[in-house]
Amino acid sequence: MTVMTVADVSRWFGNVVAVNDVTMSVGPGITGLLGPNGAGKSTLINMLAGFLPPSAGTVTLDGAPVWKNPQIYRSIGLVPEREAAYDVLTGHQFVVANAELHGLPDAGAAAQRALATVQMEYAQDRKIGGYSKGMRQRIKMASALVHEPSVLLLDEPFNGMDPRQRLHLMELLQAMGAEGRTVLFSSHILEEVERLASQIEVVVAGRHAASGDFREIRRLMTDRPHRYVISSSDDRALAAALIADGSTTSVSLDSTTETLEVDAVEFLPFAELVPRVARDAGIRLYRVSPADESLESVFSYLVAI
Ligand SMILES: Nc1ncnc2c1ncn2[C@@H]1O[C@H](COP(=O)(O)OP(=O)(O)OP(=O)(O)O)[C@@H](O)[C@H]1O
Repeated sequence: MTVMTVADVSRWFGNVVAVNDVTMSVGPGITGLLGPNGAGKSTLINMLAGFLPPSAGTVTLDGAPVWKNPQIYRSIGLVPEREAAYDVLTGHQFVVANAELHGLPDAGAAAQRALATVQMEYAQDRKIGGYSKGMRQRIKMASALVHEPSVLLLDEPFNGMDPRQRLHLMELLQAMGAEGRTVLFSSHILEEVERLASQIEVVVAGRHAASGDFREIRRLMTDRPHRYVISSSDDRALAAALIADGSTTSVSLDSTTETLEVDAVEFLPFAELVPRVARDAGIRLYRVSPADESLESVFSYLVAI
């Protein structure tokens, strides 16, 4: 099992504190590293990949420090955010060059395997300069996978991709996660994180703001109202009964959609309240669903802290 651990890590550039005392660990499966622009995601990923030393704290892979440890680099593949200027090389040459840098005994065969994994064989003899954004992403992925690392780190891999390319990359990452690799990708595109990641790490302004399943994170924030959409056989009567209880802060009736929007103080008491109130008043519930449990709203709550 491959676990990357960041312990009390800070990184500063002059006066700028990019990463501020972060502790987290990332294990097998897919983890989403979520945060707004400038939150410190790239800095964290570069430290995880061994490209950048922490100013304080340690980054380890299965207990071994990552910085200046070439042995460890064999276990890590990095797909950087920026486009490397290798436009004059063909995809095949680029992946072979990376295989050779890793000192693989049969660089050609390793490159071919990696190109097949990302389905880029058809374009491998074309120059990277003529590739689309999605193809560039895939060729970077092939070069990151050429030495079959157990850890794959991707910095904003979905940037600039069209929906078809996104879907393809998602499938690829899902396959990597299912194989038991440790996959960490950063994103500020929340939908991808929500769809892909089993585990989420949130960084805001260099600090580790939250960790875990996003619904759990949402529920932990009990000091903020949770909004639900409810429809029932008698919305007015239900609204009156709900607002009478202390666990509800506001109820509004939308007559066009025939639904109630209800703000609850805490998840658990509210989840218990709704069916009880409906049963007591003889009201049939048609729908009770969270209105704001998308990752986007979780994220905006966390950023507001
Ligand atoms: N080499 C550097 N020199 C100076 N400041 C830097 C350097 N690298 C990062 N920073 C600063 O550190 C902070 C975090 O940057 P980082 O690129 O890690 O964030 P990010 O979350 O990846 O953002 P984005 O999504 O925009 O890439 C920013 O304020 C950035 O300006």
